[in-house]
Amino acid sequence: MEHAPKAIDVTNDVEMRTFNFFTMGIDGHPLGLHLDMAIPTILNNADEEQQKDWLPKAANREFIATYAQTEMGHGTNLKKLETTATYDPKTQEFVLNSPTITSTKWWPGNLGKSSNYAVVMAQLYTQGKCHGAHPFFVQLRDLNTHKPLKGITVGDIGPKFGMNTVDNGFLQFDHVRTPRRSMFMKHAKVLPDGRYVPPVHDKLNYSAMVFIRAAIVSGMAYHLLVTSTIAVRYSAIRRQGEITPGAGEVKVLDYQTQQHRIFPQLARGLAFRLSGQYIMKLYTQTMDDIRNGDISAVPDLHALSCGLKAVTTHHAALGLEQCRMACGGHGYSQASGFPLHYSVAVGACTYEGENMVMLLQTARHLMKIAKAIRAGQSPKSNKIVDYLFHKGPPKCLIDQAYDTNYRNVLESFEHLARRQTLEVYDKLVQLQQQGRNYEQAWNDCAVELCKATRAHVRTFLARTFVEEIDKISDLSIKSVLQDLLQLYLYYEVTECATGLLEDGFMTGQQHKYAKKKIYEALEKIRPNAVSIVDSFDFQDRELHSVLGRRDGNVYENLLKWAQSSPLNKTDVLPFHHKYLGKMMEEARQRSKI
Ligand SMILES: CCCCCCCCCCCCCCCCCCCCCCCC(=O)SCCNC(=O)CCNC(=O)[C@H](O)C(C)(C)COP(=O)(O)OP(=O)(O)OC[C@H]1O[C@@H](n2cnc3c(N)ncnc32)[C@H](O)[C@@H]1OP(=O)(O)O
Ligand SMILES: Cc1cc2nc3c(=O)[nH]c(=O)nc-3n(C[C@H](O)[C@H](O)[C@H](O)COP(=O)(O)OP(=O)(O)OC[C@H]3O[C@@H](n4cnc5c(N)ncnc54)[C@H](O)[C@@H]3O)c2cc1C
Repeated sequence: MEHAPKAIDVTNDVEMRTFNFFTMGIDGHPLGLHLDMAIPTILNNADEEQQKDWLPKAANREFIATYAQTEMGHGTNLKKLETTATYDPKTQEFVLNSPTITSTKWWPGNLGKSSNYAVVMAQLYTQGKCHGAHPFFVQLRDLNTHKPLKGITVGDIGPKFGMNTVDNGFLQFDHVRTPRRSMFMKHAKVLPDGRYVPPVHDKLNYSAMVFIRAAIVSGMAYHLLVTSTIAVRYSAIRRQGEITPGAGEVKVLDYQTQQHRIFPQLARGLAFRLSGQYIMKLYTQTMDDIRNGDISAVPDLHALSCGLKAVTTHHAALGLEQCRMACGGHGYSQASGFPLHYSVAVGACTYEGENMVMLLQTARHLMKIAKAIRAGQSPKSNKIVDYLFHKGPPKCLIDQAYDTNYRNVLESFEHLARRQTLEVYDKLVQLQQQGRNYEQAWNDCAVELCKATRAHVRTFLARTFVEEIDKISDLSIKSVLQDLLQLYLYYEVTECATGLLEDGFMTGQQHKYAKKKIYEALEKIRPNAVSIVDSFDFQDRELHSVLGRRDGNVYENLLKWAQSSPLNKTDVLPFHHKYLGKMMEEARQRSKI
């Protein structure tokens, strides 16, 4: 195939623009989905002619588009989306329709009031046959009046757990006609006479989701590093209690429990950023390969992006909560910034593929590998999964005198992932031999399948962290980052200790050794903690936090922040005399009787 024109390389640009998504308007802005999903969809699913027409206008913001896939009744199971796009060869148009209440598009960001276009995922019907969900580029509102077009009902879905500056919306189509060429035609096509031309891979239309899943990994790094910055800075000024009686109150950051709560989030933030860069490169490379007709990396990209998305969002949600709790009462104030950061970050556990479903997608990939291993096949030189084919050491070696580049720790993670993967595969086979069908057996193994994915993703995150730190040449930076790497690795050992101890691979003594290495790392990180978070150079405006101010003037600014509350505009609020004052007066009168 002739070398396809290289699309505008917007990945870095888009990654940084999505970064702005987090920094400019932390809980989102009207162009969020336009930048993060509509443009990637045009880039990867529009044919050349469509790109020539849509991409410059999209990049120039001549319209705002969202990505309208999820419906009130279905978000995960795309096969059951109900919105239909039925081809009419007489007029060479598709007729978009929302046949049921549950087919109402529901959740798309910026759909409610901002967008005037949408990428709409609909079940494609032509010549009486359904060909599954396909993307269509549909105008929703008049470009001048911004009023919904004929047959379109659209609005905001109302207040949410967070991200309330994003107008997530609902959308219904009442037999809305759209030109044939509004169907994205890079992969699948419908010819003027209605004939359907299938894509080379039936999931290429899902590439925008893959992009966001890949981007979310760095997004979670961002959230963890932001909230660790707030927690470290506040803990470095907050004095509470004494360690040595009479020696004066200490900075709470000097408590080992405080370090054990915050520093692992810092370490995970770095680990996620490094893997986030890896997966984004893999995404970009895979999209380029697809443009050149090579779809071989699509399954690997899907499996890794699903697993990383599920694991990093879950750990980020837990980590942000740890940072909040580490800041006591002021951590519970909106002034801390934690409610805002947390409510935005945890949405990612759900959107772009609910985490359980994503873990199971990666598990599908792992089961294929397990089958190949059990069939005696050799690895296919794929660095992400080859370790599963290898036989590692029979026993854990993490407490050996020298562990060059943490090889022994990595082999422990590999051992657990290998054992978990093969054991659940064997159980799947056994259940089917006992008469269960594949789907039932799969469901009966689902929890263990998710554990296999988590163990596999942990191995990937750890190996990437080790490899990237090893590349650093500046020894002063390297030594600080190695302290965080040490903390990360041994913290992860303790996090998966059950699995390592379960088969006797690791001993209780080695578990104690891992804990010792954690406490050692905490001590080494403590003196550099503030400099580490300062080095991220987050602006106060993006931290949205009085506690995390770079100047450390928390208390004065906390009072100023409180005094600026509308409630404090007057000393006595109208409601007092109307309700409380009246109530107390009446009570006093009654007590005189
Ligand atoms: C120092 C300081 C630095 C700080 C860091 C700096 C950071 C800088 C960058 C920051 C960037 C941050 C940006 C973050 C982004 C934020 C944007 C947020 C905006 C909100 C967006 C939310 C939008 C949405 O939610 S869109 C809707 C999302 N919906 C979903 O995800 C639906 C989930 N369901 C599915 O995907 C499918 O239904 C699935 C996969 C569950 C099942 O697929 P299917 O229905 O086809 O059935 P199966 O039979 O299971 O699959 C068949 C087969 O296909 C394979 N497959 C499935 N999907 C894919 C795919 N996408 N690609 C490839 N292959 C796929 C699957 O593996 C099966 O294959 P088998 O071989 O049969 O196993
Ligand atoms: C903040 C936010 C922004 C969003 N933005 C967009 C957007 O811009 N565009 C868009 O199209 N959508 C968007 N969504 C929708 C989002 O993609 C869906 O909510 C998500 O895909 C989950 O689908 P669902 O809500 O229907 O949950 P369901 O799929 O109904 O899942 C509900 C529960 O059932 C479990 N479950 C479902 N299926 C399985 C299974 N096969 N195996 C095991 N467990 C299962 C899930 O794990 C989950 O716990 C957004 C959602 C949020 C929260």
